[in-house]
Amino acid sequence: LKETSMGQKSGNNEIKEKYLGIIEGFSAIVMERFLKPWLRIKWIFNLSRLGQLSRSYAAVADAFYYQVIKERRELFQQEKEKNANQSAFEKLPNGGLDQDDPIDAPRRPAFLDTLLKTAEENPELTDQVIKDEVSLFMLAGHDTTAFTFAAFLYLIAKHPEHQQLVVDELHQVFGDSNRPCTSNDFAQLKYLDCCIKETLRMYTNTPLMLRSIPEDLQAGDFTLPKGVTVLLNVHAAHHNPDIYPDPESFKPERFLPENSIGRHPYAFVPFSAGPRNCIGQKFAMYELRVVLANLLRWFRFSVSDPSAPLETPTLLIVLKFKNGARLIVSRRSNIS
Ligand code: HEM
Repeated sequence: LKETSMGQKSGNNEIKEKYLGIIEGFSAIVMERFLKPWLRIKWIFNLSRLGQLSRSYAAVADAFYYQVIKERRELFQQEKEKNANQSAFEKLPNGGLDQDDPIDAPRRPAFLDTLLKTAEENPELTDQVIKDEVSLFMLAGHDTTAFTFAAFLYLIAKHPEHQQLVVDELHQVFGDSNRPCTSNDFAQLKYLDCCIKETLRMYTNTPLMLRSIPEDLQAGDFTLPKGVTVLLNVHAAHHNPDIYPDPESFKPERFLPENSIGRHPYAFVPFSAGPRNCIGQKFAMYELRVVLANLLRWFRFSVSDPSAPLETPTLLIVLKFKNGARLIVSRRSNIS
């Protein structure tokens, strides 16, 4: 939570710690309800200990979100008064990005600023609606990306030969230059992209998705009746040996264009597909490419025992390494 896509730096560590603990607690409650069907009956859940806990978590989390909104609105107002002649929207500090941010994209207002600005003219966009959007984005955007970073670095540390291929590619693009990675470099970072995709395939961090069926649906020999909820096992699709031979092995070259010919577009859906797919997909891929390119240019990642079996993450709505991924990080003297 260093800085959120809300543009707001949340400085109070104590609140942050508490908030992070709550998110973990909430996720555990959702998983428990998932496994214990009787807890899905609202009144039973509300009377249960978990229901009580869930309400107290919600109160603390909401207080955190409202604080983020309040601080940003105050800044928004201050800027507006300062720049009375210009649009406050354009004048917000770097649109929520740091001055030294290497990203070359045009400065855009942070998401929260867009909501606050819209709310000025649309009273139906109440603080509660804004709070719900803020919470959705913070929840959907943080653990998913954080886990993918950890999983990528872990896999690349376990497979030094692939790490070297990424580093060779980075060397070709950047040479000995210090300049930061930007989106203009993406087209040339093909192997890095393959490794990110292979990470998302192996450690699909949203492995299960739910969909309700609004009308009878024919699926092969089965008719799924209207009104049921289906569970989509994306993890299984990403580990189907007919599509991905030797699925438990890290083989980024599967995603080279020449090896992807004929693969069904829905055979790889880490961000889901269709109208409710991940709204942050482009942002997440952007973030992953820039940060990982910069990390691998300067640091080498390894594990103490490369032959140890792969870590199995736990499912807390999204995947997590229970005890983190333990890596050895050393500085590269130069890129070679
Ligand atoms: C590696 C990173 C990410 C992965 C793998 C990922 C994956 C997903 C998936 C699979 C869904 C659909 C869930 C479903 O259909 O039930 C989803 C939804 C969503 N994601 Fe992401 N996500 C990532 C990063 C982000 C980021 C960075 C943001 C925001 C900045 C974000 C915002 C959202 C939102 C708001 C939704 C809900 C969209 C809706 O319901 O219409 N995600 N994400």
